[in-house]
Amino acid sequence: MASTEDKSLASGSAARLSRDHLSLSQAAFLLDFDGTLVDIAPTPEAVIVPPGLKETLLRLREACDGALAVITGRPVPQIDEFLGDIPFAVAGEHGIAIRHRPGGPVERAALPPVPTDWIREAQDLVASLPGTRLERKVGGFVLHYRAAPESEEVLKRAAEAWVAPTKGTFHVQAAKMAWEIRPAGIDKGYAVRLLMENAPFTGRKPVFVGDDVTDEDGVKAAVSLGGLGLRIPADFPTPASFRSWLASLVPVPGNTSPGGSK
Ligand SMILES: O=P(O)(O)OC[C@H]1O[C@H](O[C@H]2O[C@H](CO)[C@@H](O)[C@H](O)[C@H]2O)[C@H](O)[C@@H](O)[C@@H]1O
Repeated sequence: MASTEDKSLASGSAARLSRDHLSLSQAAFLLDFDGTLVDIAPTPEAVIVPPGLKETLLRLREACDGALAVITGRPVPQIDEFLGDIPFAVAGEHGIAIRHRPGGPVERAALPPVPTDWIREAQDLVASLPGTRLERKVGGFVLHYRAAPESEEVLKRAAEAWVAPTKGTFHVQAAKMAWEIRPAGIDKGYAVRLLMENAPFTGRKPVFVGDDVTDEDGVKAAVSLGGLGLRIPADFPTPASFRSWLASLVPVPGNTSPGGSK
């Protein structure tokens, strides 16, 4: 997968990336969740796992000897709620919390806690801005404005005012209709590299797929490890087209319909 041809595929359309290009027995899949495996929804809780996705992921995990991980900004337990034990590993909170194997412990990076006065102020702020909301995580928090786009700037200014005095210990991450405040130093590229050091991922070629700014670190890490970094919408126009591609990699035996999934 590190051939010249594959490097060109990493930046081009993924339509050509068929089973022939990807040797599943040598690949490890490291997949973003929101906006990649599932469509973006009005709120984090409203996300729907589409019919057939779990079955596709199960077949994929089997085809690559377990080397299937979800790398997400969400906390690990939320991925468990959506996908159960289908991913072999889950990296949550952009890599701050990683569970390397089913039933294993969630290992958390040692990072400074978010100051409690920021949380208090964030609660007051979202209470004063209808349509905005605060999402708490162990390692940080998110200010969502999908239902109140007019509040984008005021939320950004507040977030930047909190982190500025920390001189880089914390940073503000642009997300989809949201600002995320979290400690610096850990990103999805770190998660890709760490997961790839352990079985069943180690020795395989990482295939990372994501849709957001925070996924760029994962894309770069996968390419630097000799694998593929693919993006929505550059390589797949929509999460649905990405899901169809995944299904085409692991067709249901006997099913000849496009994508091969029932
Ligand atoms: O790394 P990801 O798996 O892509 O997660 C990124 C963030 O996703 C969630 O927020 C985003 O998706 C929501 C549901 O579609 C949407 O309503 C929201 O506007 C988006 O920002 C999640 O809430 C965050 O914790 C994740 O960091």
